[in-house]
Amino acid sequence: MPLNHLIRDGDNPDITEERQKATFSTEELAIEIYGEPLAQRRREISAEVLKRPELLDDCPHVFLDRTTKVENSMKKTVAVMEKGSEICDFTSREELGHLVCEVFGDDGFPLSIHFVMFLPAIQGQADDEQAEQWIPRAMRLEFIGTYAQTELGHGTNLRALETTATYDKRTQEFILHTPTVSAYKWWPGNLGKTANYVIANAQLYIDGKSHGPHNFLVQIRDENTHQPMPGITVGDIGPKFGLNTNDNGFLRFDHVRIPRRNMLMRHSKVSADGVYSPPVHPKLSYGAMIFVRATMIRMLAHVVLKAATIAIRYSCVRRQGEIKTGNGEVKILEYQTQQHRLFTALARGFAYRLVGDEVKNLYEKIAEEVKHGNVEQLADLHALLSGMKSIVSYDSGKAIEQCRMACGGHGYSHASGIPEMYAVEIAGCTYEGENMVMLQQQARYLVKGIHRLAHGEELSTMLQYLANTSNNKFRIGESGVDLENALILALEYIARSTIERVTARLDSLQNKGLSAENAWNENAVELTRASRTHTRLWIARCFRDRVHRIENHAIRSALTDILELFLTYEVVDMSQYLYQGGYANSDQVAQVKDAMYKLLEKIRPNAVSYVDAYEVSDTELRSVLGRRDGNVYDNLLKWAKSNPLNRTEVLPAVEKHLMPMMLAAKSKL
Ligand SMILES: CCCCC/C=C\C/C=C\C/C=C\C/C=C\C/C=C\CCCCC(=O)SCCNC(=O)CCNC(=O)[C@H](O)C(C)(C)COP(=O)(O)OP(=O)(O)OC[C@H]1O[C@@H](n2cnc3c(N)ncnc32)[C@H](O)[C@@H]1OP(=O)(O)O
Ligand SMILES: Cc1cc2nc3c(=O)[nH]c(=O)nc-3n(C[C@H](O)[C@H](O)[C@H](O)COP(=O)(O)OP(=O)(O)OC[C@H]3O[C@@H](n4cnc5c(N)ncnc54)[C@H](O)[C@@H]3O)c2cc1C
Repeated sequence: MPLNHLIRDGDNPDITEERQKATFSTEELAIEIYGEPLAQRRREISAEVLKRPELLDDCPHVFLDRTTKVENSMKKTVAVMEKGSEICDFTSREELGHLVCEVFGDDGFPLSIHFVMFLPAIQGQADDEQAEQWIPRAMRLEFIGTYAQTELGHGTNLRALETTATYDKRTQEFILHTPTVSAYKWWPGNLGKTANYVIANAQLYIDGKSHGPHNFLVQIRDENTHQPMPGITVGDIGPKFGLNTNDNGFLRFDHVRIPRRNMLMRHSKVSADGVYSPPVHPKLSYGAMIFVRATMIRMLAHVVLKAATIAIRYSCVRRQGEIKTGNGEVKILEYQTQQHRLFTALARGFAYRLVGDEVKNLYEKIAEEVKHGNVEQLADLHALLSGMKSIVSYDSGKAIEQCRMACGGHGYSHASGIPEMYAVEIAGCTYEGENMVMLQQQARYLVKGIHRLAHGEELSTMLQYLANTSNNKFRIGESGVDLENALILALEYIARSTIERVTARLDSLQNKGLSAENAWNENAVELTRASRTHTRLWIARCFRDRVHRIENHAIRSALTDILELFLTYEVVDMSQYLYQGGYANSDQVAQVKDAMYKLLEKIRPNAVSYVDAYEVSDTELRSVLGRRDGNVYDNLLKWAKSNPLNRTEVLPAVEKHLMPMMLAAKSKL
């Protein structure tokens, strides 16, 4: 029997029974996911956090108003900064990231954009002298920064941003100005009440000539009093769908002067006498966005795996209905519909998490090259990340919502933890580039790929499958072709045929005289579909390669089941494309579905162990339904009783309003 280190006394017997059925060691799978030292360090950090009340919530934060949420997160930030280095290695992003998740959960915290965008923007875009001046102070948290790019009137179309930075040669300063209401900066995280510095994206003007958007470091609040600096208007934009612990803000500059050296000058430069030197690539000032797009894949996958943890554990302690009359109520996870909802969410979560590691590594490699002036792979990276952020944010959102619904009524309660997870995760469809826009960024690259192929030019590795025209018939069930290969080839066909079809349509419309822009807009929906199919293929191949590299036999076998479920689900989801061009027939698609249903059965005994192995502590999960011990009902009752509305038997508002009304109604009798 494999070691399952999560079996403990006092747990709900229904969940203990699940853990006893595991065919692999959860500890070994955790090591495969996180790596040997980190898996252990995560557990140690979680245990340390539990010992320190100053890092824990006094009550579920969903019971609190926004002001209290923000205050609590600020208080805990100070505790983390004071004592955090005793708990984790502050130089390790992974350890620090885990500590942040434990202490703050998903809903935001005062330093999120400081660490996720402000610092990376300086690291990537400041020249060496500027980096030396700003990074150590920012790391010591002498000040808190954010990234102020989006405006009230424009978020997507960066070329239309209205904030100006006009160079004044006489004083060697830039003058930051917000010329209209629509030019107010709007949305930057932690801008509302926390940050005292921003990286502001503004149109650079020298001698009346515009040079496009550039990044400038601007102090917006006094370092001692925290009062807005002269010429600055700043505040919080108000409650949102989620992320309400984060003070997203607005900002206006009224002719604010900053020194020339506050423009980030690694790539573009302005000399003292006002001579502009352009960057080696026009989009290098977008570097912080590229960083977040690369990083957010794992963040989003993490949320899916948390939601799957909750819903799968709960589905093993919730009994409702009978499959065979008279045999007693079953765990709801026995229903095939439940397995289909939850195991496919689990498979997407694992796929995105492991592929997210690969994306991060690729990003780091290319970012290093870019830092040294080599921008050869930037277009490939931009296209890949544009597709990845879109597919992963959207499909993760769907998976999380399925997890929530799979918990029935209790999934709708904040006690499940899933509504907040959904609200936070789904923001990823919007931030860092609205999905429809980003899918079209990638589509440009795909269309170019087809044109290059037609001209006999070389294709990047990512696009080489476009040349494989001999892959024109579904080979599922053929001897010598295993399921995985047949499915990957099917995904290649889906992507290739979709991209070819939309490119042919674009070309034909243009040949008939339509402008390139109008032809594009007439095909925009199909272009986003092409982009989707290409990205899903890329994820599938990357996930397959990752699983094939696993050396531990039991773990490779466990993740192969997840991989195959992922592949069958993706193919079934896009099966309509297989019929186009006669690649597959309905019997073959039925074979894929059968394989998928068999995989659900195969995965069922290990379901709890897969999510246990992902090792999210109860502190981080913040979910009554997803508790590791499975003791849900008693704790749901406790949770409801602790709700502030229950502090008094008779609510003062009832006394004040409803009672007089009812008494008056009675007195009229
Ligand atoms: C206590 C201790 C703490 C420790 C902390 C440690 C860890 C932290 C852990 C956890 C964090 C916890 C919580 C955080 C939680 C949630 C929040 C997280 C993050 C939220 C941040 C959100 C921030 C933002 O949203 S910032 C704003 C983002 N804005 C956008 O993305 C705008 C989108 N628009 C664009 O990108 C562009 O305008 C565009 C749509 C791409 C068009 O650009 P344009 O200039 O018009 O270019 P055009 O279309 O003409 O294309 C020309 C050409 O350029 C190519 N191109 C475009 N962009 C790029 C690029 N970036 N790189 C390279 N090339 C690019 C394009 O493809 C074209 O090429 P070609 O001509 O076709 O060849
Ligand atoms: C939670 C959250 C945190 C954020 N944090 C920050 C931050 O820290 N700093 C910051 O600067 N910004 C931040 N933002 C702003 C965010 O980056 C923008 O909201 C995002 O880039 C989308 O831009 P938009 O709001 O202008 O949407 P719009 O562009 O107005 O989109 C509205 C609709 O128009 C469509 N559309 C727009 N242009 C096109 C096009 N060319 N082709 C086809 N369709 C199009 C979109 O697809 C969408 O359906 C944040 C936003 C959120 C929600």
